[in-house]
Amino acid sequence: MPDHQAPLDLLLLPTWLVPVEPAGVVLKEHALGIRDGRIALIAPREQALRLAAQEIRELPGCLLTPGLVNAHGHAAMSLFRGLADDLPLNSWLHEHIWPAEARWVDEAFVRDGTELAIAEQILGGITCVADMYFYPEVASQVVHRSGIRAQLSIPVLDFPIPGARDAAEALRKGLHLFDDLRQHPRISVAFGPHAPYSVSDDKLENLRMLAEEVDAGIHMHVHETAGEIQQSLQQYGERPLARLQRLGLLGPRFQAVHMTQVSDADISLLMENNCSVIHCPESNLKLASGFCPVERLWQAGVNVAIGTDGAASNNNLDLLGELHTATLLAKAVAGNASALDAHRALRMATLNGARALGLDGEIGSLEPGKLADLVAFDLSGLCQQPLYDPVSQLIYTSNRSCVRHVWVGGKALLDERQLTRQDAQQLAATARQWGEKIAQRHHA
Ligand SMILES: CSC[C@H]1O[C@@H](n2cnc3c(O)ncnc32)[C@H](O)[C@@H]1O
Ligand SMILES: [Zn+2]
Repeated sequence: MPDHQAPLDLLLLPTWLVPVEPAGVVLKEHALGIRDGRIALIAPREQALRLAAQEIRELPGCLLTPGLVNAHGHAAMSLFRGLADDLPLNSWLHEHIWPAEARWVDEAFVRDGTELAIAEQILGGITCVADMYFYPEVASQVVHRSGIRAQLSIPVLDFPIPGARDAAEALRKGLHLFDDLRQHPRISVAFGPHAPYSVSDDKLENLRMLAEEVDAGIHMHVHETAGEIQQSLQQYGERPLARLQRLGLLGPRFQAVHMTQVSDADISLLMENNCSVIHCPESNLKLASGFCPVERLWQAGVNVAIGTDGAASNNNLDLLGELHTATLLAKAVAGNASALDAHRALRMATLNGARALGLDGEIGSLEPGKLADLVAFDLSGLCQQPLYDPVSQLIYTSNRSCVRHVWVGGKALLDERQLTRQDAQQLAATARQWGEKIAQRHHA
């Protein structure tokens, strides 16, 4: 039993606090208390100051929100940032990225690339990532050390991949990882079939059975381009989402990444099966893949989360920037300036992301009892004045340089803009070394 009379470990005193749930609420001059890694209370400042606390932190001019959830990425691809720009998905993937992965991706690549990506994401206020890449066992060690929260997907494709000779080996190794991490407080393991066009029916059926058995999420690129739909219609006589439904993959643990091609029947399937959609606007724009109709999905009741995708198609892991793009794009796509307002955008990057990963009981909003995954944004800068609504200011005016503090489970990962567990200079130097090595071969 937690001792409710024990002093708080930490009392945070921001100017504004946005709990996300209830929706649209902005609390001014409120405090948030943390005990044993969880939110112990949210109360008016003066009232909270009467309580004993081991540490009190004034956060003047700061907005405190739940930590951001990057619901789709390929962390280690940070080392391929800028390697193949200005290309459509097909040639980007087949002619550049897959050959580069076959040449360069090994355990060291995944370790260094994942570490770099995690540092970038903590600097941007991200406290939880859904990562889908090769050698997830190596990524899990980096995540463990870094203090961030993560869902790691077991990669499955029809052909050999770095770290597994075939899908059977990938699944076998993945299930070991699942067992090893079953009790981990911050890491969960999901299945990551790459895409409908790269994984055959028998493998999807096998994977569905395993996911059901261990109650794991399924994270997959789906309906990324119009070409994907055409190919599926030719090959299977049905749209990819309908095929996944026939194979039994759709359900509340299904995370459909991209969804730029959406028919009314697709929306019904997503709704009936309570699936989540992960919107990746900047990757979709850069690869000219298409536009996810966020407002239509939202109004239909589909849970929409947001992700950056990898740094080779974005080219940053800046979720605040992603939200800015997402709001503007949603308005243009819907032809409606009220589409995806700032408060809903923040919800998309917090509670909806948590729900997609099956974590909404633990993170995604500031509520007593939930884990203390938090971010403090400094909104006191000249470019953010005057300030009428801190959430409007965060989404429409700010960028990631305003991230000042980040906590995961009550532990500080960013303190006064400094990483507490990683050496930024060392990470940059290692990334530069990889870049030099890769560039030499790439341009030879
Ligand atoms: C097994 S998942 C990793 C696999 O996915 C590739 N990838 C990265 N971004 C995308 C994207 O937007 N669409 C399709 N595939 C993508 C990555 O390079 C890895 O090969
Ligand atoms: Zn992706």
